[in-house]
Amino acid sequence: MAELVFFCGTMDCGKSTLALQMHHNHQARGRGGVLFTRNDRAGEHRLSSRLGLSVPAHEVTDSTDFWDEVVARRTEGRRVDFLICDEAQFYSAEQVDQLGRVVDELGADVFAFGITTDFRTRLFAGSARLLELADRVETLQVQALCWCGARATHNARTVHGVMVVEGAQVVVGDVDVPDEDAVGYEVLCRRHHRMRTTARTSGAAALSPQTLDLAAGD
Ligand SMILES: Nc1ncnc2c1ncn2[C@@H]1O[C@H](COP(=O)(O)OP(=O)(O)O)[C@@H](O)[C@H]1O
Ligand SMILES: Cc1cn([C@H]2C[C@H](O)[C@@H](COP(=O)(O)O)O2)c(=O)[nH]c1=O
Repeated sequence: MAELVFFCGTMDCGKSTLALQMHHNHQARGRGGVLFTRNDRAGEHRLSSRLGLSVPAHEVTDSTDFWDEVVARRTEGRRVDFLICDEAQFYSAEQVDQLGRVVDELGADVFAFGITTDFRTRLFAGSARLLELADRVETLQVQALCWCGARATHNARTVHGVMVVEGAQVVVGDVDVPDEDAVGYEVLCRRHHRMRTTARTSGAAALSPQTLDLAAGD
């Protein structure tokens, strides 16, 4: 039975690596797959992993219709047994509905990969719909870590290492950016996301708010 599976986690936890591995493993067993992504850091029509692999992929745009994509290929006699859908947080809710229909009515597996929440801890539209519709939601096992060593659960946007909470929801970017690159991202545990404490600002904050919290009995 075909499945819609959503593999999720913070930025930098290995989602694109897993997407490429799954594509490789299924293709190696003779299954036909199609790679889709949207706004990959490596540029349009690429699906890239920080482990170094970058492959051609179909770029999802506002006008992409996944039902039409699969039907068109099958009409030409090409196998479509599964879809790999990276950066799925950027897909529209309607496109995720199409993915569900591809699974149910065309019998193709859909393996979607993405972050659930943005830099303000709000769900992306594509991720929200995937959480609502997926047969399975898998949280990646390789844990990204906050600077404090705790499991990172949230994505922070930074400007010169300082967390910001205003701005457009979509700004393509990376973690561990050099300081001269103003906008970057950092994964944090919830506590440090709430306190807006990044690696850069942690030294300054360590002595004051936490000490005050304890004294207040919070
Ligand atoms: N130099 C490296 N050596 C080993 N592993 C690395 C290295 N650089 C990145 N990684 C691994 O790659 C992961 C990021 O993979 P990637 O697929 O790009 O993440 P995502 O798609 O979730 O943002 C990191 O969590 C880390 O485990
Ligand atoms: C938190 C957050 C992230 N983004 C962007 C930044 C990256 O280009 C991607 C995530 O890619 P990854 O492979 O999971 O590292 O999403 C964004 O546009 N808005 C945000 O709030």
